[in-house]
Amino acid sequence: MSIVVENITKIYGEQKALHNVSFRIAKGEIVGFLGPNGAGKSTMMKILTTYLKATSGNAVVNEFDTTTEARNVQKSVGYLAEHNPLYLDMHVREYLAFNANVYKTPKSRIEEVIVMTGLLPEAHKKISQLSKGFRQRVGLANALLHDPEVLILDEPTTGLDPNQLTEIRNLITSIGKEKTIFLSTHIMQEVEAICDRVIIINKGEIVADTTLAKLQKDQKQVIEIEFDYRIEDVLIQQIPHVTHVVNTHGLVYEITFDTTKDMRPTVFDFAHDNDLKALKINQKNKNLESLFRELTN
Ligand SMILES: Nc1ncnc2c1ncn2[C@@H]1O[C@H](COP(=O)(O)OP(=O)(O)OP(=O)(O)O)[C@@H](O)[C@H]1O
Repeated sequence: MSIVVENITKIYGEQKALHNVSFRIAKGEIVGFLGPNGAGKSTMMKILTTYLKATSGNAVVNEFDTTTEARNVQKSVGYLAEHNPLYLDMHVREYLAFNANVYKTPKSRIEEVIVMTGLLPEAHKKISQLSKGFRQRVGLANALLHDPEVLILDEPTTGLDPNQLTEIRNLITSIGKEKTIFLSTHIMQEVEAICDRVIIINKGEIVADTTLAKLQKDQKQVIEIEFDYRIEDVLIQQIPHVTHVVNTHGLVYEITFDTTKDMRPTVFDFAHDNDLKALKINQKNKNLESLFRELTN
């Protein structure tokens, strides 16, 4: 097991941030830690990285206890903190060299992580000159410097534009082929795009722990489609297997089907037969969304 958390409780003064939290993450898994603001995600991650001590309970990372073997835990974990604090006045290589020195990492590793995270074209610049997406890459490169077994990423894509978001998600997915990744987010699509499994936390307690494959298998299918002009819901309801139609905004409709067979071709045929054009089509995992709403509302 890469991470074992048993009955962790964390109390800040009067504020209970975590209550009897337990979960296990196997080597090589990419697990999303999903929860609304203030649910306790960062607190849990800080305990796993030894930045914080739990009030009670045990947390073990890469077989090392976070309280009694903190140094070994730190060697096993690469951490990208929320808001990715960086020294903006440093150049990229200078910053990585500074941290490599702290970790006693060989200098050759700096170029390796630069290439691995796609930083090469920007590596000669000052960090302050980089876009947010490239700053995240610097944060990830830094987390990878000492070649840790486990990566803990606290909201790694917050504040990125859609292109940067896709790039960083792809990067995390490719890193995840070799490492265990535990990443927090409050964005469901993030979990769907990157993770094998999701752990949902609300008000300091774990409320769900399930694989994406299981959610997908159980699910009713939802297709979001934008047409080029408005159409009556009743017409859409004539498509086979439709159980529910909502005009969410403008010309965008969310159509729910009671089948897992991919209904996108049928929806395209429907558009064609009704002289409509499909401007955008998107298959959504309704189950994660409804599970999240149900459990965290
Ligand atoms: N140092 C602290 N002192 C007191 N309370 C704290 C401290 N840090 C966090 N909290 C409280 O603990 C709870 C959990 O906070 P935490 O930052 O772990 O949540 P989060 O899920 O990471 O939220 P977000 O998504 O907003 O980052 C919140 O109620 C927060 O206000």
